[in-house]
Amino acid sequence: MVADNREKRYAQQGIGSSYLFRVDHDTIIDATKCGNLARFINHCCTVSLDQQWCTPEMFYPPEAISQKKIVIYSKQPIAVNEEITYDYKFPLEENKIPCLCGTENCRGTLN
Ligand SMILES: C[S@@+](CC[C@H](N)C(=O)[O-])C[C@H]1O[C@@H](n2cnc3c(N)ncnc32)[C@H](O)[C@@H]1O
Repeated sequence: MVADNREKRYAQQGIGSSYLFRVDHDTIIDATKCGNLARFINHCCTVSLDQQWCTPEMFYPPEAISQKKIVIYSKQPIAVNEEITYDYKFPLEENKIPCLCGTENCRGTLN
């Protein structure tokens, strides 16, 4: 799979963070080298944001649609300088990534 190969290549290049966002079974958006500020949102086991997968048909005319989009919205008002987070919902894997969210309900790992 293209995303698996890219993930390995990025790791070899020393890019320790993952900016690969799964949209659905067939689609992963790669924000490693470009994207907006949302790519810097960290994971937290107790979330302040929710994510919803939207089809572009909801926002754009047919001629402007070339790819699926990720929409992240807040469940509550966001204060100035407040860190926003969401639950990455990474699949369970053997190689665990320790979670540093520090919340009471922390699951201990991202995956
Ligand atoms: C989309 S990036 C988030 C932005 C990243 N922290 C940065 O500084 O560019 C996702 C990566 O951030 C790190 N990360 C995000 N949330 C984390 C958490 N709760 N605990 C540990 N690492 C986290 C992991 O390396 C993860 O692969």
